[in-house]
Amino acid sequence: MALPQLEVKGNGAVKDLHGLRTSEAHGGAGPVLPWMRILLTTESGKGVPIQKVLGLDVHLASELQNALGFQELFPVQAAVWQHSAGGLSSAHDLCVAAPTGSGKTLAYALPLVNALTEQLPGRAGLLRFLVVLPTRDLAAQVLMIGPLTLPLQSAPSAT
Ligand SMILES: Nc1ncnc2c1ncn2[C@@H]1O[C@H](COP(=O)(O)OP(=O)(O)OP(=O)(O)O)[C@@H](O)[C@H]1O
Repeated sequence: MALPQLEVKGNGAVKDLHGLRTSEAHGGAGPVLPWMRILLTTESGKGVPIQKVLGLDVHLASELQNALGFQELFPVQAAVWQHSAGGLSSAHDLCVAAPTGSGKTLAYALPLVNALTEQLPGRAGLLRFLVVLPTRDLAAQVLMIGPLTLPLQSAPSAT
């Protein structure tokens, strides 16, 4: 199964091609800030099996399956993965809206950790990122990605 294909059109419009329903960034209430210029709104669709996720670090794939027990990326996770090229693209920022419990935490955290894995191979102790959240509950959710960072933290230093 391939990653869900999304087509980005014009100024903030994102069109669904494979089961991810989307909307126009300028169609709702409120202003669209510059960093929100691409809006993904996912409501349904099929997941992508972990082993089919292109560009996913093998250690992260293993931790997702063995430590977290996840067998696939949820649709919103697959969409963000594709739009961020697994965290390696700096082409644009993303503004993602998806239902409660749809997996937004991993959607942004997995590309982030994957990118750091690529950028800092074997350099233990240098894994650093900052996640800013508005509530304590949301902050607690981010702790779920802890196992994903363990291989990086314990990796031997390149000297
Ligand atoms: N790929 C996955 N496979 C299986 N379970 C997953 C996957 N991704 C996330 N989950 C689980 O789904 C639940 C919801 O995930 P998460 O809290 O990230 O959703 P959310 O969209 O951020 O929710 P909220 O809107 O409440 O912040 C969590 O229990 C999480 O462990």
